Amino acid sequence: MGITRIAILLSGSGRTMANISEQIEEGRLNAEIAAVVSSRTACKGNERAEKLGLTPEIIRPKDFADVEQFSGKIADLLNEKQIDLVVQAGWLCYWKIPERFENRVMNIHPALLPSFGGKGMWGHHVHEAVLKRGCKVSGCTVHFCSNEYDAGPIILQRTCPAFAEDTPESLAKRVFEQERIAYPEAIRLFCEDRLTVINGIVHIKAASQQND
Ligand SMILES: Nc1nc2c(c(=O)[nH]1)N[C@@H](CN(C=O)c1ccc(C(=O)N[C@@H](CCC(=O)O)C(=O)O)cc1)CN2
Ligand SMILES: NCC(=O)N[C@@H]1O[C@H](COP(=O)([O-])[O-])[C@@H](O)[C@H]1O
Repeated sequence: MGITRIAILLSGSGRTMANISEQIEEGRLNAEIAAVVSSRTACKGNERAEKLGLTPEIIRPKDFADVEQFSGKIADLLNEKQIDLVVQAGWLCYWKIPERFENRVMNIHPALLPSFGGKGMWGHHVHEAVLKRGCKVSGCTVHFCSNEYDAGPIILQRTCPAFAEDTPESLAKRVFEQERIAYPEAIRLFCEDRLTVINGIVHIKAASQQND
């Protein structure tokens, strides 16, 4: 496989994008960030993108009549930029994923799906819910996106402890350490063509089986 052309979708502070960009710069991912889409006119993620020499395309749901038109605008950009993989990096908007991008859109969720996912479950809301339930373990999930929030095929998960004494902030910090490892690993598997989805289950080829 050649260099994978990635589109980053973001709505927040852009740490996830920065982590992926670092991995590319260090030669650990055979990929390039070919487009950045932001759902906010002003956010730290936009500033981070500019610093990396990338110009974010602002695409906001409220500028479109409905979710179809909003999603269509994103799809047009992905086609125009010849994107191979879409990486949702703290992207907080629902969009309809075009058929061509089935199993080509990844998301990272800051909990162990299928628990603590769905509408309203993002950022600190997730960690608050995990602590309220008294979970002793949390972590992150990288999954392919379907057209149902947080319900697509799971690629990989990493765990960390959760403590009764945690605040949402202290837990978020521990989970994010795992996100920093998990997301590049999932993207690497995609770039190496080692992910296959059969009946909604992701199968990971061993490195030695790559050309089977
Ligand atoms: N087609 C898909 N779109 C999106 C998916 C997906 O799986 N399929 N995942 C979400 C990401 N997500 C968590 O991983 C998530 C993000 C945001 C929300 C949410 O409730 N958002 C609020 C708006 C928040 C804001 O703009 O400040 C809302 O919709 O009311 C839930 C889950 C991204 N898209
Ligand atoms: N449901 C999606 C969600 O909650 N995503 C979470 O938002 C943070 C993004 O940080 P960033 O904006 O600094 O990259 C990450 O913790 C990510 O898991």
